[in-house]
Order: sequence, then structure tokens, then C-alpha cells
Amino acid sequence: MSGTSERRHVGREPFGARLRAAMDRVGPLCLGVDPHPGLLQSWGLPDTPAGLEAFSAAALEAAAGGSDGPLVAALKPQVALYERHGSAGLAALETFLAQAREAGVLTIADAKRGDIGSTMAGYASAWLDDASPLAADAVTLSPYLGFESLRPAFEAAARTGRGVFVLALTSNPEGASVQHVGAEQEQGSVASRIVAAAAAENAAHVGEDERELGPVGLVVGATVAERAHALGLDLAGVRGALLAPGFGAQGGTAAGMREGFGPAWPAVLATSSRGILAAGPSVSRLAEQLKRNLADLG
Ligand SMILES: O=c1ccn([C@@H]2O[C@H](COP(=O)(O)O)[C@@H](O)[C@H]2O)c(=O)[nH]1
Repeated sequence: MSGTSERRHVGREPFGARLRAAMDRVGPLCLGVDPHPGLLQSWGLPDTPAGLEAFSAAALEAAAGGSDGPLVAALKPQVALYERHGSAGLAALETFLAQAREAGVLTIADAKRGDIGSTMAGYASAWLDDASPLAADAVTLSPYLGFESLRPAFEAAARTGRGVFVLALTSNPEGASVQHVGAEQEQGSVASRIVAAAAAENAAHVGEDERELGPVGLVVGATVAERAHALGLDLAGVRGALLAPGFGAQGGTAAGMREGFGPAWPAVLATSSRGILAAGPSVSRLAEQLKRNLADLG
């Protein structure tokens, strides 16, 4: 490890430890911050960079909670919905990430990045390097150029105390056409190979305590948790957090996730965007919706 990377790591616990502490303190809920044009309109906000900033600030205010502390373990801004506005949209995202950091709430940039290794290093610096204005606590990655092509991001995450979430079994029905391939064969499904690769990656970062989370998490949709069982995925063995989008608006439920994830449930971070954001623009109504979701998740 270089002197620079040592300095960068000083003062920041590894992402897995920070996420575990937040989930223990608050519960397994992540608020997706998705400034869709329709939501902005229903909140009475313009679909402009200023509108995105106001939307994100209200979501953060609700999530950060009052004197009792945060109502979420993490926030997941959807990068695409900021990118729609070009550089001004990305500036709104930078502002949001800085405000969340200031409020002490973890952020997961939902950017779904993935590229050949040399370019991947650029994405890793953009989302995981201390020097970048877009740095979040974690970023979502797509492994479909090969799990190993994501190596620069794994290294950046380990070096800076940040994390990654690799797409394994996505919440959308179309995901099956790629992720289930090979299920009938000896080598197993594409998803099962992603799961095994993430487990191998985390092995060097975790100890005996089963609740410890390594830096490489997976995305496993709330809507497909039961499929994970049918595909024989050893999700509890990953030793990383399982980001579960699709809770709420896409039909994923707390009961369905608890049943579907089974022994992996303690690692699950359920994430909902529209299902919570529809309660806005009132910060107090957003906070009430977050509390209802938390109660649901138990
Ligand atoms: O498998 C996946 C991976 C990512 N997502 C993202 O999560 C949110 C879901 O929004 P809702 O409004 O709660 O449906 C969105 O940003 C997706 O891009 C996903 O849904 N499924």
C-alpha cells in the first residue's frame, strides 16, 4: 500500500463495518433518491438542476431524521436521473453527496458501471477516490464484461474504505435471460458464478464473525429473492451486503424478502425509491413513510 493510500484510509472504517453499524442502529432500509420527471412534477418542482437539488435535499432531510437520528442505513441516488441534465445535473449530485456526508448518512451511487480494466480504473477514481467530487461510500457495478474486469474498483474500494455492489440477480424480469443462463449445467448459472466470485473477494477481508461484511456486496432484487434459492445461490456465504432494490413500487415485500433470502437476511439492505418518494414533498410525510417501511422490515 502506498503512502498516499495509507493516508486516504486514515480515519475511515471499512465500508462493510460502517454499513453493518448503520443497519444495526437504524434497520435494513435504504432510500433510493430517484428524481424522475413525474415525481419532480408531483412535488411541484421543475425538472431542472435546481429542481433536482431541492428534491434531493428534501429526501436527505427526511432520511437524516430529527434528534433521534437517521431513518435509513443508506441513501442510493440514481445517477442516470442526474445525468439527464449533463454537467449541471452531476453538480446537483455532487452537492447531494456532500450534504449526505455532512449529515453522516452513507451513500451508494447507483451508477452500474463496468468496462474493460483500463477504463474501469477511471470509473473507480470517479466514484471511489477521495479526490473525486463524485465519491460516494459505495457504487453499483455491472460484471458483464467479466467479474475480473472490475478489479480496479475492488482495489480502490479496499484502499479507501469504500464498497461496491455487483449486479448478480437483478429485480427486472429481463435479467433472467442473462443471469439464469447455465443453471442447468454443471458450472451453474451466471448469477451463481458472480456470487462465488464475490465470496472469494470478501474472504480476505472478513473474520469468523458471520455478521461482518466485506467490501464486495451484491445486488439481488427484492422481487427475485425466492429465485436465488431456486438457483442454489449461497448468498449467506458471500460475506458482503445484499442490496435489494424492488422493495415497494416493483412489488417486493418485507415478508417475501425474509422468506426468500432465508439465512442471508441479516445481510440484506432493502431499497425503495418511488414507494417512499411518492409521499413527498412533505418532509414529515416522507419520514412517516420511512418509519412504516422500517417497521415492516422489522
Ligand atoms: O436490479 C436492480 C438494480 C437497480 N435497481 C434500481 O433501484 C431503483 C428502484 O426504484 P423503485 O422506484 O423503488 O422501483 C432504481 O433506481 C433502479 O435503477 C433496480 O430497480 N433493480
